[in-house]
Amino acid sequence: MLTLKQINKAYGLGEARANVLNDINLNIKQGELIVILGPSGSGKTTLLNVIGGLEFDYKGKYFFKEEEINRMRESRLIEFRRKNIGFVYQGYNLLPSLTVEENIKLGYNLAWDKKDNYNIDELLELVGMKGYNKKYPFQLSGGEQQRVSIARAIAKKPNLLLADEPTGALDDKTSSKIMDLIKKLNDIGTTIVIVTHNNEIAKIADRLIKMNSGKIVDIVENK
Ligand SMILES: Nc1ncnc2c1ncn2[C@@H]1O[C@H](COP(=O)(O)OP(=O)(O)OP(=O)(O)O)[C@@H](O)[C@H]1O
Repeated sequence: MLTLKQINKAYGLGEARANVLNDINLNIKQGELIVILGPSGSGKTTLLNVIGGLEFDYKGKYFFKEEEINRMRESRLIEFRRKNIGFVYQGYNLLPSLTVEENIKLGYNLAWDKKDNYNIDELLELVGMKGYNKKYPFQLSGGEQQRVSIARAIAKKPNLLLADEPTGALDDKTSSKIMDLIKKLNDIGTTIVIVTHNNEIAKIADRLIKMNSGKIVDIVENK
């Protein structure tokens, strides 16, 4: 589905310039569940942002299906993201003044091709939040809010779901339920890349990408 070739990314100017990604080479296949592990500052989020089309100032080649993403200007990157990518973050990022249903509809409205969307009740059932349509985020636990944010991310059936520390703010029990949901989404065909510090999450991955100091230092296949 996607190929990264010799990706290099640096921040800062002059002597303060530091490499954040060093010669990253990676292939991700359709249907894979990939976990990126590594210490703080090792470049995990930056790599996820390259994959998600949020970065445009880097060296190297990035192919997603037939498209050469590294050559795209910002307007085309927006189109690429809308068409292909769903994002989930540690902080849920739900709008507090909107209901669960309205928050999820934002995911539909940002969709590129709206023909093949889930309907709202299907989605809520899929993420284990049936009947919560009219609730507001403040009425939900952290785990429930994360389910809603996952529903919003997958509403448009993205080709790729990216999650940055999706369980970072959750206790162990709630984290493991979110992991079950992510596993279920992968089982129905969603390609997923997760950045995390959580070793438990690593167990459900098809492949573990281990990073350190901006480099991929190991790739482990889980059989
Ligand atoms: N916009 C930016 N400007 C300057 N430096 C940045 C920027 N974004 C990230 N960095 C630096 O790049 C390095 C890698 O950051 P990144 O967020 O990718 O690491 P990470 O592995 O995701 O870390 P964490 O687990 O703490 O989130 C860090 O040293 C960080 O300070």
